[in-house]
Amino acid sequence: MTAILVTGGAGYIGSHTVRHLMEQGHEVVVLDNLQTGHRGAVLTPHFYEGDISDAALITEIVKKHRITAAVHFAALSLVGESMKFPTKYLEANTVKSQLFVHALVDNGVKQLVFSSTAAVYGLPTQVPIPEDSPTHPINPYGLSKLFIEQYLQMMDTLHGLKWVALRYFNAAGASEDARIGEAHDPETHLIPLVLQTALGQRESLSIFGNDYNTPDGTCVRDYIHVRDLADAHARALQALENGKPSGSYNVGTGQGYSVLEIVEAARRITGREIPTILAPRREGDPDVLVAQVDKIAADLGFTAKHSDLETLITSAWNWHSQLSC
Ligand SMILES: NC(=O)c1ccc[n+]([C@@H]2O[C@H](COP(=O)([O-])OP(=O)(O)OC[C@H]3O[C@@H](n4cnc5c(N)ncnc54)[C@H](O)[C@@H]3O)[C@@H](O)[C@H]2O)c1
Ligand SMILES: O=c1ccn([C@@H]2O[C@H](COP(=O)(O)OP(=O)(O)O[C@H]3O[C@H](CO)[C@H](O)[C@H](O)[C@H]3O)[C@@H](O)[C@H]2O)c(=O)[nH]1
Repeated sequence: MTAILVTGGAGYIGSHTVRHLMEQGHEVVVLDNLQTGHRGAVLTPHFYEGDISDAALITEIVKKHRITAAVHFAALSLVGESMKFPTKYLEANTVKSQLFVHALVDNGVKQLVFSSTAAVYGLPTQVPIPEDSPTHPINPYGLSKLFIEQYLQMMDTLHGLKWVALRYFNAAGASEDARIGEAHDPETHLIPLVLQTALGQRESLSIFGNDYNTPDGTCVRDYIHVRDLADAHARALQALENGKPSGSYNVGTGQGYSVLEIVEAARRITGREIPTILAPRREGDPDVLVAQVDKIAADLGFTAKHSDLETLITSAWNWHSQLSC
């Protein structure tokens, strides 16, 4: 039996994707160094604790499990931290990913799905953002991912590596059974912070700026459920298996919500007070990031099915409230 290698499978999006691929009947092997991931979130028995830059370990895993394709989530992904420590991000995400891709190609693995990000676009010139928009990242995190997208294209030319880069917009939500959810420490993402405030674990939620060029002045984002993200990865793997060409795709819903709309929806769904305070703008936040989603619908048959605000916030709330029991 052949298997799929998932790096970062102990992390938030990775663990949901591992579960989905296993439900589809794939054998899944996880490689994760647990620097931000959780051993308990790894739902396959095939787990290796190690680093993506360890070529000897990749060779061992590929041979032992007859790996034919990989999904590469492992990365550092805090935009703010990347502004302070750019070298750390380029080393962790770009240099190490490059070593990982080489180890795959050296061992004959020619199909790869890569976690990219809406941060590759920087300040968008057009919203909803199509994939052929200019890519001018405004933070080292976005740059570290864009380098790898370009490197993958080079590896296609040189070695016939077929790849799909999925440019996620804002990942959110938890599994339907509340088994796995977003467990980052420190947490910086809006929806978990809103829900921790609803639970009384934080005194208030800071709203980073209300003078953006949006209807209510707060930033607008395109929130996509992790279950939908998992589906997008499975479709990307299938497309590669079917011989589709390499390329980059947005993964979003095409619908944006402001920070205030998220807070209001969370108040309604949780029935809790969620105190907010106005705080200064956070460096590097564009006004609006919303995906154009036609390309992924046409090529991969993907549309988001679980990303309406109700499902998204309810699933995250069920997971967060269970943790606090
Ligand atoms: N969360 C979002 O909204 C979002 C948006 C766009 C893109 N992304 C990208 O999606 C991917 C997953 O994000 P996430 O939110 O699940 O992050 P996460 O931190 O929960 O998961 C990342 C996982 O990778 C592991 N890891 C990191 N460096 C490693 C290394 N060198 N070797 C082995 N394992 C390593 C971590 O231990 C962790 O389990 C990342 O590449 C991130 O940049 C996330
Ligand atoms: O306490 C908070 C936290 C966030 N926000 C606001 O909420 C919005 C969403 O912020 P998140 O931190 O949840 O998400 P980002 O849009 O900053 O980041 C996401 O999208 C980026 C692409 O632009 C990267 O891919 C990144 O990894 C991914 O988490 C932003 O306008 C932010 O300013 C607040 O007002 N208060």
